[in-house]
Amino acid sequence: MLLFLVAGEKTGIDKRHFHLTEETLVAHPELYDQDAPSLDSRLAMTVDAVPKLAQCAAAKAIAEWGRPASEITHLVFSTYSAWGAPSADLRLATLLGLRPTVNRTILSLHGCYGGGRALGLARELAENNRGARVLVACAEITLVCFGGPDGGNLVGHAIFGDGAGAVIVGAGPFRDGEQSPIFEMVHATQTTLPKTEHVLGMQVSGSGVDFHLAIQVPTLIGQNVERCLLDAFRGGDDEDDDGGAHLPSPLSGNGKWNELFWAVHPGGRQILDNIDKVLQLEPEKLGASRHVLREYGNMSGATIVFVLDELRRRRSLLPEWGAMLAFGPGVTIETMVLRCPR
Ligand SMILES: CC(C)(COP(=O)(O)OP(=O)(O)OC[C@H]1O[C@@H](n2cnc3c(N)ncnc32)[C@H](O)[C@@H]1OP(=O)(O)O)[C@@H](O)C(=O)NCCC(=O)NCCSC(=O)CC(=O)O
Repeated sequence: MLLFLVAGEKTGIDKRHFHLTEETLVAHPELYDQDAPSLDSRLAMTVDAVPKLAQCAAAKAIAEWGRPASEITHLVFSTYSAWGAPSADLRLATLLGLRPTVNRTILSLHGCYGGGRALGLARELAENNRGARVLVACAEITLVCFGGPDGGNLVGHAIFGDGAGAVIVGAGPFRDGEQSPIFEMVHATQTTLPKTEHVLGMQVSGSGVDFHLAIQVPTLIGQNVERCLLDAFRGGDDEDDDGGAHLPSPLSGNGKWNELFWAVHPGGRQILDNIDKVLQLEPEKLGASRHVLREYGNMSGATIVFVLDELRRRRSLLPEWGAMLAFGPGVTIETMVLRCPR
């Protein structure tokens, strides 16, 4: 791994990690020549590297969970960086020694909301399959979209980084040796903002994946986030699927969102600033998101797992209830009501 340092006062990013090395660039000049076909060589590298990166994160999650990998019943793998069939989820299952009957699902090209959707899907699987233990893995390697400075997308190149995160999701009854639950996923919603398909996107071409980030992204997210949160908190209440716990009634205005803890995908510094502003959050409320952005950049779908992990470290300071937000192409907003069990 190459550790790449950038000055980050305005981006809010101090460092990012990349699989791409100087040696790879010397060996593959097509990676920075936008007129040269390069998709084959990009995929030849990521198809191998993405499952291996995910394996590192998943092996760590399984060790902390405390049960053998053979007890994983489902695998949900999210990535935009590796495509082929059989897909990267099979390679990951093989690397981890998961049993041949594990139920695998891959979420491909969901971009930055992939981690949020993978967690939501895992929750649905765990609640509907008694005894299920779902491994969620998210891994991204920007090598598929790397380009030279003449290729445009300078904002994307300034904020994206590589990384992988993994989580084990289950519903009771809990087993001997199993780590006690860290966060409860109480209710989740997915909202697509109408007529915003053009705003965020990834176009696959012979020269790799071209990220398109329109300048309106931070404004659109700021304008819609509170409505998504209100829907998610109301929905959780209506369906009474909170296992007997009572959701706080929908909160809004006058700084009331400060009663929650926050796991927000740090898509960019401006996005966090806009969320802070519209929800009138106290400065430290998005501290975990800003910390992850500073230390790793935007790792697309994997980032939200890092934010949850950072909140886990701050757990003793968290209030009982929280909210998770992730955004991506669509424009899609994943919202989840979280609870930190006492
Ligand atoms: C990149 C930034 C950190 C830069 O912040 P700064 O404070 O330095 O500057 P700024 O916002 O005033 O912008 C500086 C100059 O860049 C221009 N500029 C900003 N964003 C632009 C964009 N997306 N496309 C083209 N130009 C852009 C501005 O107009 C301005 O131009 P001029 O100087 O001419 O006035 C911030 O703009 C930011 O956080 N943007 C959000 C990035 C984003 O879209 N993230 C989502 C990633 S996608 C994701 O997370 C989901 C997914 O991929 O699925």
